[in-house]
Amino acid sequence: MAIDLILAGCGNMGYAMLAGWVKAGRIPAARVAVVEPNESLRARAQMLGVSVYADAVEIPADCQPKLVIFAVKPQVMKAVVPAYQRFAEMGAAILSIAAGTPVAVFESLLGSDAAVIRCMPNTPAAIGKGMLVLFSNAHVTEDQDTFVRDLISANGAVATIPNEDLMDAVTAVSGSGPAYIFHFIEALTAAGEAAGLPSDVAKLLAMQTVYGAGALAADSEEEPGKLRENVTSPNGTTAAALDVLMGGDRLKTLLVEAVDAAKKRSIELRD
Ligand SMILES: NC(=O)C1=CN([C@@H]2O[C@H](COP(=O)(O)OP(=O)(O)OC[C@H]3O[C@@H](n4cnc5c(N)ncnc54)[C@H](OP(=O)(O)O)[C@@H]3O)[C@@H](O)[C@H]2O)C=CC1
Ligand SMILES: O=C(O)[C@@H]1CCC=N1
Repeated sequence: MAIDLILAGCGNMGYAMLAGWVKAGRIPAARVAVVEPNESLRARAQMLGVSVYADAVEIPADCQPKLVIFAVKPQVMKAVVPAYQRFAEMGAAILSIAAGTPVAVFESLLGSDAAVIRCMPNTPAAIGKGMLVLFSNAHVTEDQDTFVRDLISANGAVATIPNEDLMDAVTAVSGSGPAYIFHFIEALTAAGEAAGLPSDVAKLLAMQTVYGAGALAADSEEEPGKLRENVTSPNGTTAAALDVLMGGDRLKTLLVEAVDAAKKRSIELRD
């Protein structure tokens, strides 16, 4: 069967997205080729029913994909991309999920008229709860845009940014963001233990509270600030805790610093 999509790199993020598409039936597995040098990751991808290759040179000569997706680390991107030039010349759209690497890098490696899309996903994409943010160059056609959106909407919510420079901030908020929340769960678990709870109970309470609060915030028409007030009885327990977190804008200041550090690192990864 013909191949519509080549995925170069099937590690944490590439696999999370691929599993989402195949499980949601957005693309038949038989129409996907994965290139991944790591043998065990190749075997994991193969379990989904896709064709797998250890190197781009092994891709059959008659392959005419609609889309080539790069899900390799930004540090190796420039070395990986040239092997896929023939697909860009055939008119395949190019999509990169890498932090940092600008559209201009793909244009310089593949041709200035290449149709290039940047997409910043996050790992909840594996269960259809991801955030995926797109930026495309002017060569991406409506059909290519529709194909990509149909595919990645299986991974979660899709948004578009009008200016590529915003991608560093996007990466710092939603791309890296799940790690902040996982750390929050770890920290709340540790705080529960310090308050006397058995560790399995502390972990369950922390996890379910983050899950429930996130779902309520997403579901509710109320602003997060109003939802916070709804929990906070005057002079009650929540107010006592929020005095610690919000006093001197403590948590907010910390997050501004953390997001700024991630954004700066994303800008460094442009080179
Ligand atoms: N993890 C995340 O939450 C997110 C990641 N991203 C972006 O996704 C990209 C991938 O990140 P992540 O999945 O975490 O990284 P991983 O290291 O888990 O996955 C990348 C995979 O690409 C493989 N690879 C290396 N060279 C080639 C090649 N020439 N052809 C095909 N595959 C190759 C690597 O193999 P080997 O290890 O053997 O080199 C590795 O298995 C990065 O650019 C990152 O910025 C974006 C948003 C979120
Ligand atoms: O940590 C990173 O660089 C990648 C990009 C966003 C999430 N993970």
